[in-house]
Amino acid sequence: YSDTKKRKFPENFLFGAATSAYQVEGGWEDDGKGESIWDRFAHKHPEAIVDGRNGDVASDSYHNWRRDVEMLRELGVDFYRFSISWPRVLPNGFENNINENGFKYYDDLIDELLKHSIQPMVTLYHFDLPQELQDLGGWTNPLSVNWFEEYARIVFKRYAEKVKFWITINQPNTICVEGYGSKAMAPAINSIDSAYECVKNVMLAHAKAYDVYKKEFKKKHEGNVGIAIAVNWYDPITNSTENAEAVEKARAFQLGLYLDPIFSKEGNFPVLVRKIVDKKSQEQGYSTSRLPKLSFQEIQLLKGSADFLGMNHYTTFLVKPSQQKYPSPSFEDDVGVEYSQGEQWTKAKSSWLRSAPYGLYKACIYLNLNYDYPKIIITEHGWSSDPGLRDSSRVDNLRGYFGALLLAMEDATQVVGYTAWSLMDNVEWTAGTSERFGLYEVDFESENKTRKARLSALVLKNIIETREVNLDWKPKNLKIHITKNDKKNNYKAEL
Ligand SMILES: CCCCCCCCCCCCC/C=C/[C@@H](O)[C@@H](N)CO[C@@H]1O[C@H](CO)[C@@H](O)[C@H](O)[C@H]1O
Repeated sequence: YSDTKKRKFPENFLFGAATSAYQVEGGWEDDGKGESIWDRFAHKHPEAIVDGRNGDVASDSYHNWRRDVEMLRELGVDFYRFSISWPRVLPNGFENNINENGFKYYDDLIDELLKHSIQPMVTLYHFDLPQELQDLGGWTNPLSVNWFEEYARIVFKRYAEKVKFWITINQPNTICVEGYGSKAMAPAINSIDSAYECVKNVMLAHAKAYDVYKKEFKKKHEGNVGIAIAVNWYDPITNSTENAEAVEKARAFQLGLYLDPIFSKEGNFPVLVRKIVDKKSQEQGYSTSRLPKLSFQEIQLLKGSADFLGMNHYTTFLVKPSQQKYPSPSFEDDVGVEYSQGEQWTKAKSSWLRSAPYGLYKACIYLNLNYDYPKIIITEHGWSSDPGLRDSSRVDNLRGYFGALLLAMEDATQVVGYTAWSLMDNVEWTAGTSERFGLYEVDFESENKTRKARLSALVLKNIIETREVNLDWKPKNLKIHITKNDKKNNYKAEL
């Protein structure tokens, strides 16, 4: 990707931008919305949110959705990935209590998108479980699989006619390892046993929803259903045997645990993960493994349960065996590795984020070789910065990763679309608004949460229009306008 060959995105390649409900909507208790686990967590632990700005108002997309669609038109994207807030539409999580007022928000948003030929790509679950379901154990309750299935069916029924791209669940690893295995994300349960229960249930919930769509909606509506998985790249810090073994474990626990059940030939959780957790559980005095087993039927249900892989890719980690003793039992202890990042890689605002475009290329090749060239949509990639419109670090990051992506596509990776995270600045979970991910800056102090295009928005627009990455291109100023784009009329939902 650092050679001088000019590569172009094909005309049918889809570009989009993404957000999620809790991070942008606000209106946390408007019009009958129920409480989510993030509402509860942020209200109970305000000290956990870096700058105190939580999702109560966020970017106020609940009121600013028309402006959001205008921004998407300015960018010239083909699709908008957003999530539906489960507690906004089913306030207590269950199918017997549907909040029509909540649905109205998404009716309007979807209609406005379609009016302007922008395809909605809907995520059913992006971290904001109804609190009432959490009170019943949340994702550790095996019934959560049925709760999600019922919720998914209701949403499919309502929007199957209009929505052709669906993502069931965003980042099971974040939901389970960070939300149940640590205190980093809501519901902050901090128990490794519950984290693995969560992994099993979340994966099955995805597979059930996929199955519902396939059996009840696919024939008539011909949409595509996938799952978004965090596929950052893991490389050995040096090429020693110990580091090679360490990286194999990191990949098995961070990637394989979520990819293998759906995309591998054998199905099931990776053998290496099962072996390690089974053995450690025994040593720790458990009578059964902390990693729940999948039955034959469950393995079959999961296998192949995605029309595409939603790849969320941000960065690369360098891996070596852990030099320290982690608390036991814990996820860190199970994996037994340490992570770092290249000192020379440009640093973003987020502590975990550095720019290493080669990692995207390698991750793609890894997916091709291990999962037989799956259809991929990059469902998230982005960069965090300080506030400010001249975000040259985001521009460099975007161009660098596009270079790597184009090379991966030349080398047969089946990537059909790219989604920028994020359309606009939003609540970055516990980081509040201290880390800005937006192509558009949001003035959180202003009453209307005014949005302004950053330099990166103009650069992305130019790439979408020209289909190529021109490192020398600069806009005359930061004004952005809607350009008529007839190409979008040729849009096809088939992958
Ligand atoms: C100085 C050395 C640093 C080493 C760092 C330690 C490494 C620990 C390894 C695991 C840490 C994982 C951190 C990565 C997380 C991202 O994959 C994750 N945040 C992506 O989530 C999506 O990203 C958006 C931006 O964070 C977020 O807003 C969106 O909602 C998520 O879907």
